[in-house]
Parts: sequence; C-alpha cells; structure tokens
Amino acid sequence: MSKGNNSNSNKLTLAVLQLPGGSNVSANVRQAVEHIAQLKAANPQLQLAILPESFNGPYAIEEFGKHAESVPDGPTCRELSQLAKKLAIYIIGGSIIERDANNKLYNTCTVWSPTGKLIGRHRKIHLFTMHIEPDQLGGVYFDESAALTAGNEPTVVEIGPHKVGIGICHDKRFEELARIYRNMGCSMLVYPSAFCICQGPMHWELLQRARAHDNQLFVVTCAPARNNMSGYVAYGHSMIVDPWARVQREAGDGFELMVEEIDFNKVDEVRRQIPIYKQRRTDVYDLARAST
Ligand SMILES: NC(=O)CCC(=O)C(=O)O
Repeated sequence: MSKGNNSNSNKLTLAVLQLPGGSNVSANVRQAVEHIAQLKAANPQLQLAILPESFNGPYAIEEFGKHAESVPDGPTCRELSQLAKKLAIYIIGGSIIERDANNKLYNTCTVWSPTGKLIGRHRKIHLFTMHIEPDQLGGVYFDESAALTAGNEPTVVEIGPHKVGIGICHDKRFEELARIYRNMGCSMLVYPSAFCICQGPMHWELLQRARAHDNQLFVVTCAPARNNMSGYVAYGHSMIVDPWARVQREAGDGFELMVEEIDFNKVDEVRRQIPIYKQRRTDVYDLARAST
C-alpha cells in the first residue's frame, strides 16, 4: 500500500475495492460504505474510491429487475452521494442496475464529487453478449441485452484536473471507445467490471494493457471478489495499468482493498518519448476506409 504525499496535483491516491457480492442490496451497500470510510480514515490522502460492476446486487439477468433503482434518487445513489460529501472524496460507484422513467433498465456507473454532486452517469454502451461453446474454456452464455438497454454516450468526468473516461466491463473490449476518450483528453480510463473466469486468464490483462498502450494512459479496473458458489463466477484481479502498459498493481481473486498512488507525470513522460499519437496516419486510414 503506497502512502505518498499527493499534494502535487499531478498525483492522485485512489482505492480499488474488490468486494464480495451477495443478494442483500442494503448489506452490499453498507459494506461498500464502511470499507470506503475505513480506507479514508487509514489513508487521509485518499481522493477517489472505485467500486465493482453491479456492486449492490447479483450480476444475473433474472435478478436485474429485482434490484433496479432510479438514478440519482434511489437508495444506493443517496448513500454514495452522502458518503462522498462526508469524506470529501470522489467516488466512482461501480455500477448498479438503473430503472428509468420508462421502465427501461441500464447497467449504470454513477460518479460523485467531493461535494456529493453527481458528475457522471455512464450507461454501459456495449452490453455483454457471449456464447462460448461448453467445450471451449468451460463455456459461457450471457446476454445482457435480454434484460438491459444499451447506453449511447461516452462519459468523461473531471477528477480534480484530470479527465477520466468511464466504461463498464465489456466496454473495455472496444478500442474505439478508448480512443474517443484519448481524443477527448483523458489521462485515465476506469472500468468497473465483473469479467468472467472463462475469458479472464486469456483476455483480462491483455485488454487493459492494450487500451493503456494504444492511448498512453492509466487503465484501472475494479472487479468483485470471486465467489465460486455464485451462478456467475467473477474473475477478480482488479488492476492498475500504467501508461507504459505495465501492470502497476494487481489484486488476487478474493476480497482485497488496494490503495495506490497514480502519478500522472507518467502520461506526459510516455507520450513525449513514444509519440505514436502524433505519428498516426489518419490520411492512410481514411483512404483504407473509403475503399471498403
Ligand atoms: N460483465 C461483463 O461485461 C463481462 C464481460 C466479459 O466477461 C467479457 O469477456 O467481455
């Protein structure tokens, strides 16, 4: 656990909470609130706390409607808003299932400022749809679109002076979204996630390092702790990848709280020394697109 002095605005101390999930929504929210408060007490320099995808209820198609709530007036949002204000920190509130006024459900990440204000609402853009045969990787069948509606907008929030792009789990497979965030000036991408154990060993780290490499920024994921008794077994391994595409910190698969300092000077350092963004040949790419 690093405890550096981050009075320098180019540094940010964040916490990634790899929490176990359960079916009791208010117990899940309470454990998140208690752990964040304890982390802040132990690390007064903490500025940002990040929670996992679907942190307040089971990640299961048939359960989504049961624990859906409105944003920003629902009970989970109220708790996160009050906590952010009380501790004077930013919170990237993992995701919850949002029910809108038309009864549509979304997988939604809310972001809270140190005054308790909602500064971002990201509705998962790429819904998790996968059908891997049982003889491959143990098999996976999941189709979020059976219950959820996809979001249509990228979400950039300002954490202090730093622009941060938000995605939710499967969103990280899509390089176009990460590139849009880079074009919008982001120096960090945060993906609350619940990656599956089947693809985890093969793609989890690869995708984060790829997004970090291509866009020369930090990539942070926050996953639930693994529960082998659950219908959907999450991979865990919450991770922080630096702009050189090196793994700075990685959790195991169980309950784990990581506090880490992010040094945004590294973003400029990499971009200066490996200037691939300036070297892009959009003229060539445009020609290739025109000919297909
Ligand atoms: N919750 C998710 O979006 C899971 C995504 C996933 O496991 C993948 O392979 O993509």
